Amino acid sequence: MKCLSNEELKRLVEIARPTSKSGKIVDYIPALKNAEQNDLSVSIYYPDGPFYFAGDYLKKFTLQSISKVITLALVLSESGVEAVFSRVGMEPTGDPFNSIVKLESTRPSKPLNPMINAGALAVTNMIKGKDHKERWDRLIHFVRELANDPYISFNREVSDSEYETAHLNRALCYFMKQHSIIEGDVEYLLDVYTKQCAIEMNCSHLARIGAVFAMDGYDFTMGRQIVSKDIARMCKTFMVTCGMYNASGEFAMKVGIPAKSGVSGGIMGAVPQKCGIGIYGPSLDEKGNSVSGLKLLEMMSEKYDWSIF
Ligand SMILES: NC(=O)CC[C@H](N)C(=O)O
Repeated sequence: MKCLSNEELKRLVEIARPTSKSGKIVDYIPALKNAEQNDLSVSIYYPDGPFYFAGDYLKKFTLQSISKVITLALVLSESGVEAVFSRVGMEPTGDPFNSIVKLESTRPSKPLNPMINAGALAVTNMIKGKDHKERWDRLIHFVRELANDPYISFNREVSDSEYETAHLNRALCYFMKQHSIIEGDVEYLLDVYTKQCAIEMNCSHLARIGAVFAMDGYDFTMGRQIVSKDIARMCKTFMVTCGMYNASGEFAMKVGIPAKSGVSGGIMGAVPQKCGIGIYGPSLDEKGNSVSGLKLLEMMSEKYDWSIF
């Protein structure tokens, strides 16, 4: 925990904040367009210590792709490793997160990994439940457990906005349905997926969830194992190899921690056996990662010696 204090964190946030000028707010999901370009907040949670925070750390944002790690943990717990990896691969990709190209060229046809949209849609399709409502209930219940907050919910405006415009995700789904990677009604799947992406929380919630993964699935606050050690390990591995999309290699070099980003500008970090990190900075680089969030993580990782490599 060396040198870590709220004052220090605040200083790092103010150094990183100006970098947000070089990025762009996501606009393909209309409801996300109005985010504040210069927002930057962070929360760090050490299970055996206090929360550290800087910036407007209680401001809520939607998880977007960060939710993919959570759904993966749930589905691995419910259905087991074999069932999941018979439909989704384990390899990183150099293509953008919403790319369709590898779906056709990979043989047998299956999404490369669960952190790209195709893979995440296939994983969401595997959540257990008699219908899409029950699947959603299971997922949000699991998120509430991880965040230790029974009031976590989703932002209806954001989920509706994505649902109405998710033509590319629809195309991915129909392609996968043709190839028997997914089953059932595509519209119901998109209903659950867009709600999952619109789950709303603040940096401290996200830091808490990151800490559960960092501590091998164990929730220190409540004294219980939420995710098995093995599943927490698999999730962290995907976060390292695919968590920052096709910038995961550079991120491993510069920061070196398991992390997952989303196009809302959120980043969840899990520093093994140390802490969980939640960041929000909505200005994105061309690969869809928070510009100022990346800068902040780079500085923190160096200062606090977080790289796992
Ligand atoms: N990279 C992301 O955060 C993408 C999530 C977004 N909801 C989508 O499916 O396009």
